[in-house]
Amino acid sequence: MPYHMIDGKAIAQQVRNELKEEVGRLKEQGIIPGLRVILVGTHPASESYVRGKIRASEEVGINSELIRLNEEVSEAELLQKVTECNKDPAVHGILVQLPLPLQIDTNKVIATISPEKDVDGFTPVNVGNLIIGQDAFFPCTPYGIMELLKRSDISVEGKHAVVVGRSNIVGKPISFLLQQANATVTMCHSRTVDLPFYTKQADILIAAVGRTEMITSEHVKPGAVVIDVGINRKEDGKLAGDVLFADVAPLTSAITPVPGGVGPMTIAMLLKNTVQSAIRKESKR
Ligand SMILES: Nc1nc2c(c(=O)[nH]1)N[C@@H](CN(C=O)c1ccc(C(=O)N[C@@H](CCC(=O)O)C(=O)O)cc1)CN2
Ligand SMILES: [Mg+2]
Repeated sequence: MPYHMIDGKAIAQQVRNELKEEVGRLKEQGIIPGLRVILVGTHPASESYVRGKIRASEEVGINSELIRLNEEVSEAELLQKVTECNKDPAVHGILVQLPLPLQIDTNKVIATISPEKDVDGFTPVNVGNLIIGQDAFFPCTPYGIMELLKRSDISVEGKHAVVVGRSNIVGKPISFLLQQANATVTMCHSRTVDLPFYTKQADILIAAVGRTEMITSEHVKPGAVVIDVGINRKEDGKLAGDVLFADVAPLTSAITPVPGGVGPMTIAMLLKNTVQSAIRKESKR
């Protein structure tokens, strides 16, 4: 059976096109969604993601601004910046690019972002609301995965989803989103004993461990849907996922590539959250 390659780049473009139209309508009502992206230091990957976020925001008509802080910035200075953005009425979305340097307590910074402007969906309030099924900003990568599945006509209801990886950004939140979509969810991680025993049961396998190409054909049930969240740089400089693509793809019914799968959706859903935040706030005016 030939497999379906899920084209995250194309689907992300679709989402951005829809958002561009929506932002156009908002502008007619005098509403301009505003995003502030805070980058600490000059980590090359973070630089590239942040550039992508600003470029994509501008493409859809969101007013975006990059706030750059020195690698040695103090925690207090960073918290001050976040607080300024919290207070600025032109700002509907705030994100602090991760990872942060060691002198800074990441959890403290995240908790300082106003939940109403937390378009990354990382604050304790949004994480809590996500878990109890209340209105929340969903973290962009898991939200993007759900959107990829939906727009690829892959139903989740009643399926066994196995998530490998328990990070706050991906593993934990995607497990709750899948449960809410009526999947049965199993969580695995780096300490799981006999990983293939679990992953071979997956109708939908989410690989989010951050280990280069560790998911091979021995981990996958024929016909499964495989979503690769890994972004790993190989020694030859090439990008690779957590899934050994050439080995696994022929077994699957559908699979996301790396690059061009989940990654582009992360940015598209950030824009969606920002537009949503503007709509929510301005409808309360
Ligand atoms: N504040 C945040 N920090 C981080 C997040 C996040 O959602 N919020 N996620 C990741 C990084 N990330 C966005 O910030 C991100 C990662 C990857 C991509 C992407 O488009 N990847 C491309 C390949 C890009 C490349 O060539 O390097 C792809 O997979 O096709 C976008 C955003 C950690 N930090
Ligand atoms: Mg992990």
